[in-house]
Amino acid sequence: MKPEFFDTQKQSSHTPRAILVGVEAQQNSGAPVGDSLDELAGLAETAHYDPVATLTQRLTTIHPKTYLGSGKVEELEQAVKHHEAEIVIFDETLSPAQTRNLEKLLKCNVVDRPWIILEIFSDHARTSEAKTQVELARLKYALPRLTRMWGHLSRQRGGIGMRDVGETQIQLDRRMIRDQISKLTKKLSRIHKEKQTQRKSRQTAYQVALVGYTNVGKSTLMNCLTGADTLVENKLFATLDATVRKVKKNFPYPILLADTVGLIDKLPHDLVASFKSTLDEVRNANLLVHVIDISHPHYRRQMTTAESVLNELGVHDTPTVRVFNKIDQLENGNDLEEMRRLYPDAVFVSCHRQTGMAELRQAIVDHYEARLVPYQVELAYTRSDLIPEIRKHALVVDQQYHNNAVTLDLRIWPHHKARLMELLNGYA
Ligand SMILES: Nc1nc2c(ncn2[C@@H]2O[C@H](COP(=O)(O)OP(=O)(O)OP(=O)(O)O)[C@@H](O)[C@H]2O)c(=O)[nH]1
Ligand SMILES: [Mg+2]
Repeated sequence: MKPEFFDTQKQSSHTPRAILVGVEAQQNSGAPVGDSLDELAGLAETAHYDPVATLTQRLTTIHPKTYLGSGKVEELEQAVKHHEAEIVIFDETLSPAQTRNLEKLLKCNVVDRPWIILEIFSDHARTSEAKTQVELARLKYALPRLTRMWGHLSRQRGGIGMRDVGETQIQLDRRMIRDQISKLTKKLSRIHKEKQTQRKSRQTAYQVALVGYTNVGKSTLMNCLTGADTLVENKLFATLDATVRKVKKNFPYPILLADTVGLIDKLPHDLVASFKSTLDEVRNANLLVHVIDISHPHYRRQMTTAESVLNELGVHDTPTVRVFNKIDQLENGNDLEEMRRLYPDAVFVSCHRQTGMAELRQAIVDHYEARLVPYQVELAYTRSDLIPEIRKHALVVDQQYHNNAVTLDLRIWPHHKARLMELLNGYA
């Protein structure tokens, strides 16, 4: 028997009416609650809910049992009735106990932002790795919340509302979920081993990772730079897998370019961690290209959120190029000039109009060349025919002929030294 929890695709075309709840905590240093709720509404729609109302509360302390104060819970209950809502979506992470208590009081399903993100991930996962990762994250999230999940997920079979599930049944399901977690964990570690082997073979190349908030245009930029056909969609979390491509065209040296999963505010840490492959691409990158959507009203916050997630990943030492995309959306030419003044090191592009691409390629090449190390090679004069071959592996900054030899002053990518030595020995 397979519990319906594993049924990740929603089978009903029904779009449940949802009430969104945001909290403005005093110590909240993040987004103003209104902005965050706008984003939550976008997430809810992407996850196929219909946000019909929002409710906010200013809170100095969080109520341990119900998150909100009792007056606000009553107000919420009225709103649920009034709007005939089937689900309440909190912008903050709720504990399993808070969720359970709120469901009892509100008599409808209660979920939080991480769950909505998980639903979207689950809808968008395509590869076996992404599917396994999302499923694992969903199961881990659901385990302590099993009673609710049963009710909540019953809508996936077309039914809505709470369902009475006996304690014994829950015990059984818990065990099944635990078994499934351990099965998926093993499967994932096999996939990761294969990936690791692939990654090792790429280690000598210069690796560039495209990173940034969701929907800023990372995949579009990947396509612009590589001529490839990665999925681009105007939706949140279109990309869940790291795609890596070797790019030679228009670059003096081949580079490896990786597209990665988008980042978002209040993304639960363990969810980030579950996207191991995509994050490995970020961790192993020699250069990060941080893409920002200049046309988004909250681009600054999106930029700082992405930077803080990257910091948490421990990649703050990796050189980074900031790329402001979608400049075609700026109505006023002065705005662009102002931005250039504010961010003199950034590159401004429009993937749609293909502007700024040469500048971006140059920025990538400049970063690469800045990391080359000096290296000297001496060749017999008769072997100067090797110089064009050497140029494929290194930058020749000077060549001096003397007696019967030629000395080349090179700048070389450290990993390429061994390959160059092999080449020269092969001709020795
Ligand atoms: N106006 C405009 N829209 C753009 C530009 N580049 C990308 N877009 C649009 O932005 C939306 C998101 O693009 P994606 O490339 O899927 O964004 P992403 O960063 O890969 O998104 P996720 O994979 O969801 O994190 C799509 O509708 C693109 O057509 C641009 O230069 N100008
Ligand atoms: Mg993408």
